[in-house]
Amino acid sequence: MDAVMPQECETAQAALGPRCDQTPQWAQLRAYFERQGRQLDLREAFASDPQRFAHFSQQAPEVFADLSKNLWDRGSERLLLDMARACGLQRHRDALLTGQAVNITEQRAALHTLLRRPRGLALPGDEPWVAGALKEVHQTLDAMLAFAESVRADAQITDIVNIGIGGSDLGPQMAVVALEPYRVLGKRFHFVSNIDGHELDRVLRNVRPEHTLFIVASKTFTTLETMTNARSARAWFDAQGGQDVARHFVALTSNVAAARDWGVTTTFGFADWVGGRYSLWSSIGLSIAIAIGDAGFRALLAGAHAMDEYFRTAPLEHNLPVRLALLDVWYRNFHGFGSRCIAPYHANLRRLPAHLQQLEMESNGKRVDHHGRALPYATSPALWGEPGSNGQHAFFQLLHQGPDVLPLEFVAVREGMHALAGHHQMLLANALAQARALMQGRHSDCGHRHFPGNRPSTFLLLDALTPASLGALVALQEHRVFCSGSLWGINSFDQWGVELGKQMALDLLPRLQSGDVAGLDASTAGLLQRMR
Ligand SMILES: O=P(O)(O)OC[C@H]1O[C@H](O)[C@H](O)[C@@H](O)[C@@H]1O
Repeated sequence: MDAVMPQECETAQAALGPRCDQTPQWAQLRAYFERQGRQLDLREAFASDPQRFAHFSQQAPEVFADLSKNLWDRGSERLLLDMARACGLQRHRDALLTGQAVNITEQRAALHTLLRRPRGLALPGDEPWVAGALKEVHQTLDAMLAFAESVRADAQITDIVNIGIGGSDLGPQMAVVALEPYRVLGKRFHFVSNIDGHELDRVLRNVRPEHTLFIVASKTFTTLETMTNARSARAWFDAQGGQDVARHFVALTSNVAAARDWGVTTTFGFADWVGGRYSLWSSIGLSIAIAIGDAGFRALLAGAHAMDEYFRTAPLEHNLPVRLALLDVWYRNFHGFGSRCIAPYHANLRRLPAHLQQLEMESNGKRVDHHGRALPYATSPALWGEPGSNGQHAFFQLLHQGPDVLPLEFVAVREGMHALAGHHQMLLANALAQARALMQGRHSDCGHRHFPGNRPSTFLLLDALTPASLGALVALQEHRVFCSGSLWGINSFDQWGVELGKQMALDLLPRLQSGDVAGLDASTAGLLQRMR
């Protein structure tokens, strides 16, 4: 595919620097890794550098981060920083934040940070259209929050059903679950995403039309799963004698015309420069706004904005999203680690791994650079995880004693928000113990009792899980993903990889009825015949 590129594949290149492997630092990093990176021992590193924790830990808005238990040292960090500078990371960051068309395959900006920018705030270098777009953002936000407040005050509405998938589901769901203690009383929240009717059916069996608000959340308003679920919800509503569709169905979309055609009169829009996985800050966040109200939603945005400003202004060497991304590149391309485990030590963050999976893997699961050329190195790790302490009793065995090294990312919260004695301290002690045990290990002459140790982890610590700290935490992860994608020279803002399967599903659907297997491979044909 490298030799002759069809014209429609040509993408205008944003003002970017060289790809990471085209910088002089790439070869230096390779040599450094062979010389002293590969065999770095964390226990020795701490013993020989009393300042290691101070150097590799830092406070960012709302998030304290300890990166010291990772398999790197000041030398590798310095080279990685130099590489980032040589790649033009700062320029690319500024292009992102000021509305340049960084999503070059779709020729548009990725300006989710505008959704959390305070009214009227201009950044140096803003594209000319940005000031107008910010006005519209605030108009929609005000209208969406006023609507959310009216729903909160409406005692008749007891159930909110968000119908959406991918970014129109994961972010809102993660936040509504995370902010449970801040939620309005007397309302239940349901998230229906799967095309599998079992999911919608379970919800419909537990709600009444007159007490339910259905939110149809879809940027494109064409997604098969969402439109199918929305149609079924609407049919159920009518069949149950539901009255006043306008009051019980609302749409969140950038395709407002399609939503109107579908029959929804209340719609809240957002622009096409908001990617699905970055859309929880837009009207897609309506379920969050109903849950935590105007003040709560604005605090969520403010927390994210604080992280945006910090990302924009902090020097690279103290810039947490940048440092996390440097580590991600170091791990993926030099150590060769293929995955990252997310371990939120907070039950309310149980949907965080799912949200981060889409954020990281849909953004950076790419194999070509900005010119469509195949990359000679790996990109996004596979993300996975479960809340601690549950994970300890399931897969931590592999983390401690398996033959592979899998970096772990702890997310812990200093203050609990319940009155049950002792639990929160035990939870924190477990998080600390796991990070320490993974690093320290424990020698035994008896093979199965031996813990090799030297297993890396990052530790993120919030003071409390609030709308603001959640906003900052998620924005931190967004920027980290942007930075690693930037170094890898890929477009983190498209997702062409999800298209092929969608098209094939449309082809196979009628074949399941007709039994026509012409042109199919033998396996698909055989399975299809069994399914009929
Ligand atoms: O919001 P929608 O247009 O319905 O899209 C929902 C989701 O489906 C797509 O296939 C993409 O993979 C996701 O990035 C997107 O968030």
